[in-house]
Amino acid sequence: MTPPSATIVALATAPAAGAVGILRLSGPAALEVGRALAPGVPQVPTPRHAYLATFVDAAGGVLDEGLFLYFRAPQSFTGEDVVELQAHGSPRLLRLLLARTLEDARVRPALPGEFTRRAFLNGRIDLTRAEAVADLVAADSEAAVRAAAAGLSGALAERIRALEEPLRALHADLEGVLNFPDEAEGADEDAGPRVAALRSEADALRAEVGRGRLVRQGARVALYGPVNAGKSTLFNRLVGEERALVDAEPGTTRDALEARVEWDGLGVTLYDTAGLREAPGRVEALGIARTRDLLAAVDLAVLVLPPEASVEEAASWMREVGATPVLVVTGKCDAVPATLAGAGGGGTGRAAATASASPVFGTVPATGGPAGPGAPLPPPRPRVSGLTGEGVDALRTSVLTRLWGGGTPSAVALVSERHADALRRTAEALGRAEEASRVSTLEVLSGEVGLALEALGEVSGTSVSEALLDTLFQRFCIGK
Ligand SMILES: Nc1nc2c(c(=O)[nH]1)N(C=O)[C@@H](CNc1ccc(C(=O)N[C@@H](CCC(=O)O)C(=O)O)cc1)CN2
Ligand SMILES: Nc1nc2c(ncn2[C@@H]2O[C@H](COP(=O)(O)OP(=O)(O)OP(=O)(O)O)[C@@H](O)[C@H]2O)c(=O)[nH]1
Ligand SMILES: [Mg+2]
Repeated sequence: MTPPSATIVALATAPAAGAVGILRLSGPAALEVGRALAPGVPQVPTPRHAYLATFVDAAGGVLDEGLFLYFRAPQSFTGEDVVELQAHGSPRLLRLLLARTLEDARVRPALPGEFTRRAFLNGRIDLTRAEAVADLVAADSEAAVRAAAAGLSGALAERIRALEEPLRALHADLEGVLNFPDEAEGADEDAGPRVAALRSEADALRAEVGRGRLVRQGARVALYGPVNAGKSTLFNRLVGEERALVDAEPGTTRDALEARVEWDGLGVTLYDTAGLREAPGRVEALGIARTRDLLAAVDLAVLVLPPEASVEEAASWMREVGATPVLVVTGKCDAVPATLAGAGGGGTGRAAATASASPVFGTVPATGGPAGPGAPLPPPRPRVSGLTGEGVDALRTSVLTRLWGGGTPSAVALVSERHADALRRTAEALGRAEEASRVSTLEVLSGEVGLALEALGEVSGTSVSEALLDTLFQRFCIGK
């Protein structure tokens, strides 16, 4: 017998003045304790009915008029009896109501995430959906909201289940053959291909962690390039405000500036950086060092070049960023006639034969032209002008395509680092199982499949430790 769980209480709304503030109780004493504060409510209230009630202090003095809601176990968010007092949103009033519930020895304050943890422990939601609750609360872009909402309705849970069930069936088959070799004969025959298929599915799911991170945290995109190329002007144009200082003096931007924008629902943190050049002044050099650190950390670097920059210069600037992907654009395109400035904006472009030896105005044609065989041409460089706004929408689209590829950000499965780690261990165990199916015994094969199942259970929550749950729910807020 497990002891009856404590009844927990917390404010379900932010501790700030607002139209409505909610005090939520969950556990066996919820109804009794809730009714002590709202004595007008019937002894056996109709579940899910909103009662207009008077909330009172211990002496019967009126504290507020509000709504009383009762959810009868197990038909509640937590699976336990739940009572909500929906009061006026006065933080002081809500503290009075909270203190009153805590006078009952059966009630204690809820830990962070404890309501959701109970929902999980009582089998109302699996672990991926519990985590989606936290993702939704933390979401700060439309894509993050939509992806978390999909997770809440079980999108990731479904994909995990589609992996976990066949894996469990395979494990059962293998154990069957091991334990009852006569009855289960042949059940292990296609174990190799079954393992391989499951492994590639685990790998596919794991590969979504990058997209999950982009949606959850937003993408980081930095503008960089030589001094005076027009980065700050373009930054201001992209952000839609005069955020960065602009001046004809090269070396104007010293500290990196950042601004948060939302493009097609995806959160993007945009950085303007100090222009790079040889022999800068002392303070400027500090700015340049920061630019380099930042460039190594972002998801995409947009290299803004002056119209006269050559292919060689572009290539050398591209080497500045290490492994970060680079999108190259030609800035200040309004200052150069389009015919001269190449094909990027749909212009005609110049013959490529001369392009590699002399400055390239904008781009070289991607196809055709008299370039020698085997000389790969760089793709056309999009042309933009921060001053006039020309090419800026197209740049936004290119940035999103480079970050995202196809598909919609809101449809992504929010695979977290934690999920990816468990999926990696799943795939590794399956890799060893595949090997074992060829060269080893059935015991070893089945053992590895069992390990894969266990690692996967950390995602769905079918095999999790208390310690893991502690870490997971700590990131929730109190009252969630
Ligand atoms: N006032 C209020 N609003 C809220 C919550 C809450 O607890 N209180 N929620 C809390 O986070 C979310 C709603 N989540 C909920 C999820 C399940 C159930 C529930 O009663 N489930 C039952 C019955 C299902 C049904 O009738 O279809 C169940 O699962 O058995 C209630 C709220 C968001 N809005
Ligand atoms: N014609 C034209 N001039 C521009 C454009 N963008 C910037 N400029 C001018 O070029 C000069 C430098 O612009 P900034 O935006 O400060 O350039 P930056 O790359 O941020 O320069 P640093 O911060 O010094 O590296 C200013 O005089 C701008 O007015 C553009 O699109 N077209
Ligand atoms: Mg600048």
